[in-house]
Amino acid sequence: MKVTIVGAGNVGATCADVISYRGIASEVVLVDIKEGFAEGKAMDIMQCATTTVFNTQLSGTTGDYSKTAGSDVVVITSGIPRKPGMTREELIGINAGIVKSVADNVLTHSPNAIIVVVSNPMDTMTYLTLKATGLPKNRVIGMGGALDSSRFKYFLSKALDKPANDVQGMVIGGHGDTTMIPLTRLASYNGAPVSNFLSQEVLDKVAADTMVGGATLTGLLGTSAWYAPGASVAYLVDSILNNQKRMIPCSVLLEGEYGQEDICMGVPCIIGKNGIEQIVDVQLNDAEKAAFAKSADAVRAMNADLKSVL
Ligand SMILES: NC(=O)c1ccc[n+]([C@@H]2O[C@H](COP(=O)([O-])OP(=O)(O)OC[C@H]3O[C@@H](n4cnc5c(N)ncnc54)[C@H](O)[C@@H]3O)[C@@H](O)[C@H]2O)c1
Ligand SMILES: O=C(O)C[C@H](O)C(=O)O
Repeated sequence: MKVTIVGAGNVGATCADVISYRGIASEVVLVDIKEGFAEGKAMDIMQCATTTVFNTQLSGTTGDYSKTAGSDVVVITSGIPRKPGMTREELIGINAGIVKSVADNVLTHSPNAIIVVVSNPMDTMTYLTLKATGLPKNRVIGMGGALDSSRFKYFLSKALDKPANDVQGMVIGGHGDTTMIPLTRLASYNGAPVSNFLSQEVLDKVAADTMVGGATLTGLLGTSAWYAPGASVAYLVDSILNNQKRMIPCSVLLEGEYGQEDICMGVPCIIGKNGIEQIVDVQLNDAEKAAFAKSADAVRAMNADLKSVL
């Protein structure tokens, strides 16, 4: 199985690294616009093959998309990240043009690929990719919910003082500081509701910390995060390539689901060899429905800025 990752920067290279050492794909091609950068990252990762022990073949190219031909999955991480104090939405002006041209290039050589969109503002970039390419909705998947959910479980595990892998939970809605919806009502510690162990005040703090999880890391690092983002993309790609049918919150075109039309937003999806195989209705309560509608209003307002690109 072949994966192309466009953008060999922090997230793209980390994703390539995780895909390789976990043996998720047999071949990974990194593409970047910066001369020699993708080639260098691919060589560096390949030189881990005998120490972390993997057989995935990695290569890099400066913009030669013919090398990506026949990819099963293409991950788009190309574009700029935010700096401290910025929102993801402020990246749209530069990233929209990059994402659109990259999507065109990859499809020319891999017409059957499933596209995973990572560049921010991710929900709007997913919508742009879907509209610009005309691909069916199952083949355009925005990655954000997997990452936000892993942060949610991290903060829950800290509050519970229990291992993160014993915690279940998900974040839906937009992938934005104010548009994410951590579903605390449905989160559990090995099946027992977390509200059995944590006060509402603590749960509210966990939700708030989750929503600004990316901004907090951007403040600490000076650029946005990459380890958990790269690993979250690899987790999603694994479910596609190995047909695992995991339920992962992903940004996908909604056509009436969750009360929304003509918008890409995070909802729980079954992810398998066909990409988005099913959208799962988790039966939101009235407050969660209201939060989802408000989140959709914000994402839709951002999508309106695509007029000049689409
Ligand atoms: N959806 C998510 O959960 C999530 C998580 C983390 C980061 N992101 C987003 O992912 C993007 C990348 O973040 P990063 O930290 O890896 O940034 P980065 O600057 O480290 O890497 C981006 C790379 O894209 C390359 N690039 C730019 N234009 C290109 C083009 N036309 N073709 C090929 N490559 C091109 C750059 O040269 C650079 O190497 C940002 O937009 C960031 O906001 C999203
Ligand atoms: O925070 C960012 O800008 C990058 C990414 O969306 C994240 O959540 O880490």
